[in-house]
Amino acid sequence: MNLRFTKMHGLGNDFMVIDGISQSLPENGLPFPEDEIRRLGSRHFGVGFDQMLIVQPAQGGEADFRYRILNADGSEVSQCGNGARCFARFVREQGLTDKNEVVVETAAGQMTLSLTEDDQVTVNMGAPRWAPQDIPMAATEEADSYFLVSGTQAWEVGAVGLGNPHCTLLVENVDTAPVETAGPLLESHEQFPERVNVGFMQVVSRTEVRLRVYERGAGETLACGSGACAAVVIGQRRGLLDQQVTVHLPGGSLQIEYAGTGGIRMTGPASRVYDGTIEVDTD
Ligand SMILES: N[C@H](CCC[C@H](N)C(=O)O)C(=O)O
Repeated sequence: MNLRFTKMHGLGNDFMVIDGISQSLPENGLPFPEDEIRRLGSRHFGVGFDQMLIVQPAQGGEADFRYRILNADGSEVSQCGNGARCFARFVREQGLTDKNEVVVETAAGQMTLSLTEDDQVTVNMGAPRWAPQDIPMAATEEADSYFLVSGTQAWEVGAVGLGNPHCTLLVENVDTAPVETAGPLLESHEQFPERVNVGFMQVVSRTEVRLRVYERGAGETLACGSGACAAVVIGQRRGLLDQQVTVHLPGGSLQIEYAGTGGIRMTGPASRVYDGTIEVDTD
């Protein structure tokens, strides 16, 4: 089939956004076979993306849309913060809604996305989930930090669920953090039954951090919205950060706000790059 898509990014975390409302997608569970998703995600053989985002009609309740998220390795996940900002801009600009505030449902629950005047988007990412079974993580009880051992190495991490699993390490300097080595080791660590997104956080002050993220199913990305939220609440839990924190990622900065109750609020840009069409294999 010939598929229309829009390439977008949130601070360089890039997405292939597909309108599954105005164009009919195969209904075989996933819109395309996993190997076709991986081809489309390839920066040499396809469109190239960190995640594919699919806009679908809501399945009931007060949500306006359903939001499906597929990593570049073809795995389907339930949360994507930078993607949510792009989603909000996409449905508005596609004319799929005339609202500036939309509710989207994912497999992990609902989120509220708000387009602001200064062309930014604020996402209520929901409350952090600390219980191991909600991360998910194979720990016996909730803790401020966990020691993960792999071979002769051990890392102290915070871990939290945001609809997707995150662990965050504190480092002196993100520029020299062992992202390429510890990232893949921790991403597939046995303590995380569904794998995990791995953040490397340098605390600059109580209101400012630097962060790099090795994402589950995508590798290191230029930005990770849910990873920024995870790093802030893990830093707050350690007593290191205030309620409002600027998170500096390689692709740019996000504003994260969490007052200890309710949802974590993330604000940042959403950019449209180009519209395209591509022939896809749906068998
Ligand atoms: N880039 C996304 C995170 C994608 C998470 C995905 N890698 C996973 O497996 O959970 C974000 O901005 O939140």
